This record gives sequence, structure tokens and C-alpha cells, in this order.
Amino acid sequence: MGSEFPFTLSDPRLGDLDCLVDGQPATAKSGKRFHVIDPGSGKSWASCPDCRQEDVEAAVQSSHRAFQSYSKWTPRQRAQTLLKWHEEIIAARDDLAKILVYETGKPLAEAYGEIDYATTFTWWFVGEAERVQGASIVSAIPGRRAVTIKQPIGVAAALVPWNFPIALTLRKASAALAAGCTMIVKPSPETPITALSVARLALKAGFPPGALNVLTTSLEGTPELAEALCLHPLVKKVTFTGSTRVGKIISSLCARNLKKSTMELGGNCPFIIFEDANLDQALGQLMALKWRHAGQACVSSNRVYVQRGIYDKFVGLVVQATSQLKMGHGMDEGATLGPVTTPRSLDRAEEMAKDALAKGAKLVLGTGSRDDSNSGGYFMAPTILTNVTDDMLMSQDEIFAPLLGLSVFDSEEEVVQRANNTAMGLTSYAFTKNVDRLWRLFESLEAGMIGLVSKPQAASMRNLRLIRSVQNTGNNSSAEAPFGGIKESGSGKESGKGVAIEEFMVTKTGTFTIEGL
Ligand SMILES: O=CCCC(=O)O
Repeated sequence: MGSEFPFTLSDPRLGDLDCLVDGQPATAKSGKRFHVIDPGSGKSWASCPDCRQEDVEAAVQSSHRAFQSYSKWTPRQRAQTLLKWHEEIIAARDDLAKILVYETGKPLAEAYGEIDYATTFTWWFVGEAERVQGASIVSAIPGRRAVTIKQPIGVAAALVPWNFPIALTLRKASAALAAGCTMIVKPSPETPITALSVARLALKAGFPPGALNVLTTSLEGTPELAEALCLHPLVKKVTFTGSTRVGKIISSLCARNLKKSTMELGGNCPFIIFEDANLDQALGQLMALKWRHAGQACVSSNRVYVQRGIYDKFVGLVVQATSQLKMGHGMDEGATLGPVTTPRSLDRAEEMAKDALAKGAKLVLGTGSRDDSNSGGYFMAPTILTNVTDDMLMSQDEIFAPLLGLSVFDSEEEVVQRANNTAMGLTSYAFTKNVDRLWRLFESLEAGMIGLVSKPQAASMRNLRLIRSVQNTGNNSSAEAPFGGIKESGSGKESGKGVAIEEFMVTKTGTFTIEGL
């Protein structure tokens, strides 16, 4: 199995494709490796160790040993090392961006955008490391005082998805390391190299061997490796980002030993545009949200509800803007829409488009089918359907592909009921200039995060190139605000002040009975 990088790395150490355990390269005990595929060509360009259950013990023991000393580091030492790591990642930005393109398929500008987004987490948790505080509590009982302290929970395991592999590895690992935990990362089989790269940079930055271990595995090996990590008694915390279906399995594995877990699961996010909205702005944000990484984000606008009076006009605007997208390999000059990362996503998108068309949706752009003309890559031209209704598969489940459906609605009451009529609750978006309505929506939409937009932003959202290069335009994800869903979109928060670092900590209460008080 060849490991021929299709580009030259400035730092050849990032081309080391073995696992990282205890600061050393490690192969799978079986000696087996699996292919890493470029979604833009369908070809293998690297290989990584195919680890299984028998490879878990060494990594956990290493992280446990590292935890004994690392958890005693002062918060300032942790913050300083996180800062050094942050700088190392920024210095490796060019290499990391190319790796991201070949792993995920996303266009190079988006890959840079992801790295910039990712390093907001390293930066944020530099600050968080030093701000963990307990409380002092006045007792109702005379002579008694109580205090709480927060302590790192122990070894954490991170199960990271393929859609934003650097951002989500850093969101999880920065919080864990800031808290004083050590971590074992299991990246997705599609995107193992980005995780290996940032872990090698963590070692270079001065984190001790074992503080951040990485075990890679194939698609076939994933359930076994994930289960072994979740059930290992020395793993005290599991953080997972992925589908609700798999999240339920991971949650139940953790529940067997009452293990603490954070679940960032699927979305089925409604994007609601009222007649009084600034259409330019709604369009700009929809373009950024929907087509970012070919529709493969959990916070992507999955169901677009447009009020009747502006429906036809808005459909026209979306079709016109979308037809300007340039589909191509992520490294192609000017490409603004890459392939999907896995062929499974194409199968699902085709099934959804077929189902919608059979139930009365109208095709206004694209084909709803894979595009096989593009050199073996996993492409689908951006597809837009109108007359989409709530009984269609694409309204009921995450699309995760460049397929967009638009539905019509009449009243606020109706659209809120339809938006909430799902098991999911990750994020919702609403566009209106009516401030009273915005507040009502904030309270009535069932989601962990709500994007509420009432007034135009300074930058013109008509500029497609600008939109494509600004990673975070059109969503409310950020390092400083709590990120996480409700309902079947998960539990726990991954960023924000206090909440995210505390996901990796335990609270201990000390009660003092003091003579003479
Ligand atoms: O796809 C999930 C995460 C995307 C984000 O952090 O905005």
C-alpha cells in the first residue's frame, strides 16, 4: 500500500503516517494498514495503521501514565504549552490545508478557513486553562463552611468525525488539555492524517508523551476500536461527534459504567426566511451554510422555509447564486464546491432526491444524481428542489450532501410548529426585521443554538468568493459561545466560557466544620 503524498510537505514529520502512542510512532499489532482516499479522485494516496481492540491497552496505559504527571502541571504551564501548540499549528497551516483537501475533498480556501476556525479553539482554551474556579458556600449549619474544587477527570477519548477533522480534534483536545486531562483521539478512517499531524505538533510544542495519543483505524475497525475505548476502565470521559444513530450506541456503551460523555450529534436545522427579511443577507448566509463542504456540516441548513410572498423571488436568487459555484477537485484553481467525502453520502443524497421527486418536488437546478464525469471523484452538482414538503426524506433526516430543498410557509405559528417537528435540536436560523418576532423565535425554536438575524451586515453577501473564504459566515459556531444541541442532537457543550472545560472535570465538595466559629 503506497504512501505517495500528492504534494510536498514543508515539514516532513507531518508525513509520518503511523499512530502516535507515548510520543512514538506505532503500528497496529496485526501489522495491517488501510487506505486513505482522496474524495476528489477516488484514489488512495496514503495508508495508516488499522488498529483494533488489542491496540487500545498500550495507548490507554500511556495516557494514564501521562495523566499522573500532566494533571499536576500548573494551569499556567498548560496555558503556555497550549499557546505554543497554537503557534505550531499556525506555522504548519499550508501543510495542514493541503492534507485537509486530500482527506475531506473540501476546496483549499475552505481548508484554510477550517484551520483558522480550528485555531480559535486552541487560542480560547489557552485562556480557559487559567480560569477554572470553584466556589465557597455559606452553610446553613453553624460552624460549617463548604467549598468546591474542580479537578481533571482523567484520560479522555475523542471520537472525531471526518467533516471538520482539524477543527473538531482541536475543539475537543484543547479543552481536555486545558483541563489537565490526557486524551486518545480516534479520528475517522477518512481523515486520520490531520489528527496525527496536530498530535505530532503537540509533542513538538512540549506536551508530554502520552498527553495526546492517536489511534487510527479503518471503517471496518471503527466499531471495535471505539467500543474498546468506551469500555476501558481507565478512560473516564468520552467525547463524540457524529450521527445520532452512532451517538446512541456510544452513549449506551458509556452508560454501562456511568462514564461521563459529551455527544455532538446530528442536526436537521431549519432555516426560516420571513417576508420582511433582508433577502441579500439571507441569501448570503444560506449560500455559506448550505454549500460549505458540499453540505456536509451538522449545522448546515437542512430545511429551508420561505414565506409565501417572497418564495418565488428567493428561489430565483438562490438558483442564480448557486449556478455560479464551480465544482472541482479541492486543489483546482477557483473550485468553490468539492466532492462529498464518502461515496455513502452520494447514495443517500440520490435516495433523498428520488424520494422527493416522487412525492412532488420540482428540480430547478442540478440532477440529484452523482456526476461520474469527474475523474473518479465523489461529485454531485449542486441540486435544488422546490415544493419540498415535510413528508419527504430530505426534510426528515440530515442531507449531508449538495442537495437543497425549499419549502413554502404562511405564518410564524405554522413554521415554528414545522421547524420543531423533528427529533433533532442542534441549531435553527431565522431571518426577519421584526425584533419581537426574533425574541419569540429564540424562545420557541427547539434547538441548542439559534441564529437570529435582523439587520444587514457591512460586507456584501452577494460576493460569492468572499462567502466561500469566510469559514464562519452564516452560522453561529464559535469558540467563545457554547456549542451543542438538545433533543436527539446531543448533550453537553463543546466551547464557551466554563462549560466546555468543565466537561473534562469533576467537581469535589469539601465541607469543613470549624471550631470557634
Ligand atoms: O459539523 C459540525 C461542526 C461544524 C461547526 O463547528 O460549525
